[in-house]
Amino acid sequence: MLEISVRHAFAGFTLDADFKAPPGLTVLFGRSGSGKTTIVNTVAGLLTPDAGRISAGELTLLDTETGVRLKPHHRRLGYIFQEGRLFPHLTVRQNLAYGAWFAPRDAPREEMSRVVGMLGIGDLLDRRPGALSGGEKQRVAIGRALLSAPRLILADEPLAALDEERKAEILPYFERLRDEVNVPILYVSHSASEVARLATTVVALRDGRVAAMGPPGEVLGDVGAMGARGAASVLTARVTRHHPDGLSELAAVAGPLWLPRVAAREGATIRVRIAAQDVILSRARPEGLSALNTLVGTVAEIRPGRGPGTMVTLDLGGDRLSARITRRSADAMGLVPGQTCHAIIKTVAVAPEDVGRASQGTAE
Ligand SMILES: Nc1ncnc2c1ncn2[C@@H]1O[C@H](COP(=O)(O)OP(=O)(O)OP(=O)(O)O)[C@@H](O)[C@H]1O
Repeated sequence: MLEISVRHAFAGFTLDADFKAPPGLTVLFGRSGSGKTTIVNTVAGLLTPDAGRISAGELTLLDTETGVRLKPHHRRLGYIFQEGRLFPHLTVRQNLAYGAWFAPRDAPREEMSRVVGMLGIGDLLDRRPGALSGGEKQRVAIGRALLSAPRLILADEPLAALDEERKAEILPYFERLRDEVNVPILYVSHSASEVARLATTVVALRDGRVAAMGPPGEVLGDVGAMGARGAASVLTARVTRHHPDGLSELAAVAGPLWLPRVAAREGATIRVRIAAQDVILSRARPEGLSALNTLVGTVAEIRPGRGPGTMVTLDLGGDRLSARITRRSADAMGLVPGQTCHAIIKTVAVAPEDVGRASQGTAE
């Protein structure tokens, strides 16, 4: 468990954040200037906050009250930055070995061959970074961080410099890191899709404070933390079949779900992020619609916004799905909690980056 409690004032900005990150991948999520990097810098030991305490498991990294302030290189952290920051004059193999070189002898170590296999970089070992794509560089950077036997991995916007295609290439490796390696990860991002796909826990920051914290399904659905436009739901579903017309059929708790072909094998459990503004509601079972997905549930909550919109959350047999509709529609439909209601989701509204593998423990 990573426990962070820090207070720090810059001219015009105050950070005042407390949170506990359970094992897995914790995303620090927020707009530019919300304080994400400042928190990461305090964990890394690059910034000593005015006051605070940071501990990773049994070890106290910082405690301003008792004067504990572990030096950055004694913290045993693995870093993954926006740009890979590999050594250009070393081969991939040497870059990886550099990570392992600094690992303390008595620290639990990952096998080089296992890491190379997990990241699919076996064919790249003799190349230098100049001969790698952006995505390949990032895979090597993940490997180097992992081989340094870190107590904690810090990933600061590791996908921000990549185009959509490269992002899609790297995301599955972070999923594997989350599920197959027993090292907690603190991951900075301002992308809701990355949160939905990767996070075990989300800490949403706003103006230097924790606006919401919890599993991604809860935090992404929190209008206060996300804003009405950004609110979304995360459904868990199993891939039942890939169809020849380019669609994948999934089984969600509430029924079948059709998506553009997802990159997961049949039988795999995945997470799907569905933006609240892509969901339409109907009290009667709709017929003759072009949308393929109609899920039935009961109205759990109706939260009018300050403007013309209302957030309606349905309970779909345990999963929660939010729809952002107008207050006028909600009134015209006579929606009240407990009522049966149908949710319609356009298949093509779900983009590939919104679909990811479910972490172990949330499967089934
Ligand atoms: N050394 C510094 N001196 C003064 N102000 C600073 C310093 N470092 C950061 N700040 C201010 O603190 C606030 C938070 O910055 P921080 O970099 O933590 O945000 P962020 O959420 O990581 O943003 P981004 O996504 O753009 O990296 C900003 O208003 C920034 O200008």
